[in-house]
Amino acid sequence: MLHVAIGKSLGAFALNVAFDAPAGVTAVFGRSGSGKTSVVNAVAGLLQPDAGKIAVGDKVLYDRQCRINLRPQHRSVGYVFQDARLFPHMSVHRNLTYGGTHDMARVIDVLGLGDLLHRRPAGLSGGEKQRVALGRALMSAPQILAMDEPLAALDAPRKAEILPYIERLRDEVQIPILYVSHDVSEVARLATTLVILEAGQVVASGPVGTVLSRPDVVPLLGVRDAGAVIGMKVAGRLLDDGLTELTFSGGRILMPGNLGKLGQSVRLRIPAQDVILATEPPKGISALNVLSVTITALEQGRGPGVAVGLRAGTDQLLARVTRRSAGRMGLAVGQQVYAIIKATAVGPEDIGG
Ligand SMILES: Nc1ncnc2c1ncn2[C@@H]1O[C@H](COP(=O)(O)OP(=O)(O)OP(=O)(O)O)[C@@H](O)[C@H]1O
Repeated sequence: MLHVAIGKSLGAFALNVAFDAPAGVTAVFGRSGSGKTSVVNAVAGLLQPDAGKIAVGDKVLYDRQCRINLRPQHRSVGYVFQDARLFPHMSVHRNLTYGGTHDMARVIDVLGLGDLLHRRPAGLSGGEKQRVALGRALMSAPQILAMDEPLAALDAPRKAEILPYIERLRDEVQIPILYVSHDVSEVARLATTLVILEAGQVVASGPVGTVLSRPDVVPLLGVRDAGAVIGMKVAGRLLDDGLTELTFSGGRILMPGNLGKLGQSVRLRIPAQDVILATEPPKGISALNVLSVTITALEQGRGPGVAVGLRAGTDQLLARVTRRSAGRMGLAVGQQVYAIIKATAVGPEDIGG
C-alpha cells in the first residue's frame, strides 16, 4: 500500500493531497493543471513537498517531521513518462536491462517483448516503445510503478494495442501502480482505485466502481463522460442475434458482440446519458435491457440536468435526466423505478477484462 499525505506550494498553486493506493492501478485523474504530475513527481522524489509523509508499506520515502527524504534512486519507483525516453543507440534488450534484470523472463512474456529484443527504438511503433519503457521500469524491481499519461502520445489503434498489456500488469504484478490520466474511458477500463484532483485537492477517492457511480462526481468528469462501471460475468451467448448475456447483482443484460468466454469477468461501463428512467414497467420498446432499480440520490447540476444515483442489486448505476423530467416524474430518493439501458450504448473500448 502506498500512502501519500503531502502539501506543497508551487507559486500561486497549492497542492494538498492525501490518499492511499493499494496494489492495482490507482488512477490519478483531473483536468490539466489540477496537480496530477506534481503528485507523481513527489512520490518519485523529483519534487520535494513542504510538509507531510509518503510511505510504501513500512518504507518511508518522505517524512517532513522525521526529516526523511530518500533520493529518487533509493525510492524503488519505476517511472514511465508520456514519451518512452529510451536510449536510441541501444537495442531493446540493452534498454530493458539498463536498470536491472528483475523477473526478466516474466516481464518479457507479460509485455510481449520477445520479438523486439534485438531491434532499436527508432524502428518501434509508439505502443511498442511504451511497452519497452514499462518493461525497463519493471526490471528495476520497483515497489511502485508510476505512469504519467503513458498513452497520451499514442493514436487510438496504438492505445488499443497496449491497454491489454497494462491490464495484465495490473492483474499480475502485486505492486501499487500510480496512473495519471485525464481520459475517463481509460480510467474506467484500467483503474482499481480512483483519485480525482481539482485545483490541487482530492475531491473524490475510493474504489473505481464506487467513485464513478457517485452523482456528485458527474460535474467533475463531464456530463458526457460520467457513468458507472460494473463488474459482470458472461452468462451466455445468443449466437443467432450476435448478443452476449451478462449477469450481475442487479439482474441480466444483453450486449451486442462477443464479450468473452462463458464465466469470464468483464467490466462494463454504462454512460449515465444512455440510461433512461421510467416509473412504470415499459412496454413496446426496442431496448433489451430493463432493470428494476431504487433511487439513492438526486444531484442537481449547474445546467438543466439532474444526476440520479441508482441501486441495482448491490451495484450502483448512474442516470442523467433533465430537471424538467425529474420534476414531472416526481423522482425521489427511495423510489423504485425502471432503468432502460440501450444495448448499443457501450462501445468495445469500454469493455475491459
Ligand atoms: N515549479 C513550479 N513552479 C510554479 N508552478 C508550478 C511548478 N510546477 C507546477 N506548477 C503549477 O502547478 C499546477 C499543477 O501542475 P501539474 O503539472 O502537477 O498539473 P497536471 O494536473 O499534471 O497538469 P497536466 O495534465 O497539464 O500535465 C499548474 O498550475 C502548474 O503551472
